[in-house]
Amino acid sequence: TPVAPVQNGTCRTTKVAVLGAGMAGIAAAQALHNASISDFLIIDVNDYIGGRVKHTTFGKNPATGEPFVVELGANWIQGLGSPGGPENPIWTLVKKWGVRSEYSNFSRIETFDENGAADYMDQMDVYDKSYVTAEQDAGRILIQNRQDRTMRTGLSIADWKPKKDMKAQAIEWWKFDWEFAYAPELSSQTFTTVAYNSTFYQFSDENSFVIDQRGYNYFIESEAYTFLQPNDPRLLLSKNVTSITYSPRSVTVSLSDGSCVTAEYAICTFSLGVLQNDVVAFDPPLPAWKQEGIEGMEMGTYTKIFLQFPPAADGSFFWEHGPLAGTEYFLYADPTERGWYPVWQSLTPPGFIPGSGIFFVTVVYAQSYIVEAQDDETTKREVMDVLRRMFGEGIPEPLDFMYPRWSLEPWVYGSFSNWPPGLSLETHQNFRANLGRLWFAGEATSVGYFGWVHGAYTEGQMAANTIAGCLTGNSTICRNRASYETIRGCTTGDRMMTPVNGFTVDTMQTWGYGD
Ligand SMILES: Cc1cc2nc3c(=O)[nH]c(=O)nc-3n(C[C@H](O)[C@H](O)[C@H](O)COP(=O)(O)OP(=O)(O)OC[C@H]3O[C@@H](n4cnc5c(N)ncnc54)[C@H](O)[C@@H]3O)c2cc1C
Repeated sequence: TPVAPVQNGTCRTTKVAVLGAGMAGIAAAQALHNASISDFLIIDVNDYIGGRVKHTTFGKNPATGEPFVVELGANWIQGLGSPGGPENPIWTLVKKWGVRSEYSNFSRIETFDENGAADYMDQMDVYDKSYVTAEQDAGRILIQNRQDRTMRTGLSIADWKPKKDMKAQAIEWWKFDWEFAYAPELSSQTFTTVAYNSTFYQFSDENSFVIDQRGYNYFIESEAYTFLQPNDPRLLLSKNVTSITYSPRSVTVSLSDGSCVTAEYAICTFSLGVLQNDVVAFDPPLPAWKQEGIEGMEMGTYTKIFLQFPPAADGSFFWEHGPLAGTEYFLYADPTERGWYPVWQSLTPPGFIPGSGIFFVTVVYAQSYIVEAQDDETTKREVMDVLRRMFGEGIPEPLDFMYPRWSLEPWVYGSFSNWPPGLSLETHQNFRANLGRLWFAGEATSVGYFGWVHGAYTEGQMAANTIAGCLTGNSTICRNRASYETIRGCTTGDRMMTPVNGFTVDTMQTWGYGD
């Protein structure tokens, strides 16, 4: 259903405009529906429900001639739940809709270097031991309101010092970068620990990998259609939001097709990448404290590069031979570059998609920016070179090759957020805070679950529940979120910038160069 064009200054009106039909947007709309608010519109530039929970077709099933479905974005349900304990709400929904997934067994891993198989698994235990110390320290830092530091500092203090040992670096990448899409030196010790604990200790340390050929977003779509009708006029797909005008009384959203929507409230679930890249114009311009919040959090990139290989004469694939049979993960330590095509994943073990011949490798951060900027052929040459180092010259050429460009997609500009060192809770709250009737939700606004689908889900729900409280006149629920005009650090001028602390020069002096 087309949105009415702006005529004589009038826009289509609704009570709540839900901006984005990803996990946060659908969870928000459902919460409104559950609060008996049916007057809402969900607007998304893409033509499907699910946002970053996105799949595509790849390769060809030799048995049927049909392509396989692989997940470009979110793939795991992370931290499932334990009997009697809280359950990850995404796990609950995935089970409800029968989305097929398989438990990831991270101990089915083999390690490699540039000369082939190389056992450096002993480093895993060393890392794990130090990580326990670092996470306990993180708790102390948080509780005692001490200064945050990088996870690198935390790990070093806990005696994990991989330095020039590329095998230890590979282990660290597998343990840390692969989860957060950033290296330890670019991550907050306290808040990455908060996220890790909230997910893997609160729910469980298990992860289930979605292989459903209907796609991971099947559960989001199915959940959406429990409160939407087929062809529901409240779902506006393929609609690009270009500007948002907000005030204490209403929010007006302009779309690129010239139409507009005026709402009593709006929930913006656009990714941190979208907000940081000024894809949407805000009127009035965002206040300084809000910008600090948006720019304070980091948007990471995580790129899965898919290959499909032909089987050998006996039907097996080259990564299944001999002792490698049943291996799920293959870790590569490059001799010179940390994070160079490090984690390889097989989709052929029992329970996944046996016979598919699909093997994929993940890169993050700087390597993601490089591969996403370069052409397929260059990347294919590089990954094949690594595979030959790992498995020998005799391996076949892939039948198919494909990867997405998350960092370049204007509807997301990245993959998921990460908490950098030194970002205080207050600065993050500024990102999360509402601006009058305009609210913000999505994975990146979550303190406990940033980066994950369950973070998007809980944030969407929370924002909508508050707005529902406002619309139904519940003053206990209807509360503005906290924001902070001035963010305070730990170093206070009067107390600490003294000669005894090494401040022999007044760094506030301008020596005549300015005010
Ligand atoms: C490669 C990758 C791997 C991941 N792996 C996992 C994983 O294994 N497990 C896990 O839990 N999480 C994972 N995640 C993270 C997870 O996908 C996200 O946390 C979650 O899906 C975010 O949901 P959201 O609703 O906050 O944002 P989105 O899904 O980004 O939803 C926002 C919506 O807003 C729309 N939009 C943006 N700009 C505009 C505009 N101008 N006009 C109109 N619409 C607009 C977008 O199209 C999008 O649909 C992964 C993500 C990626 C990319």
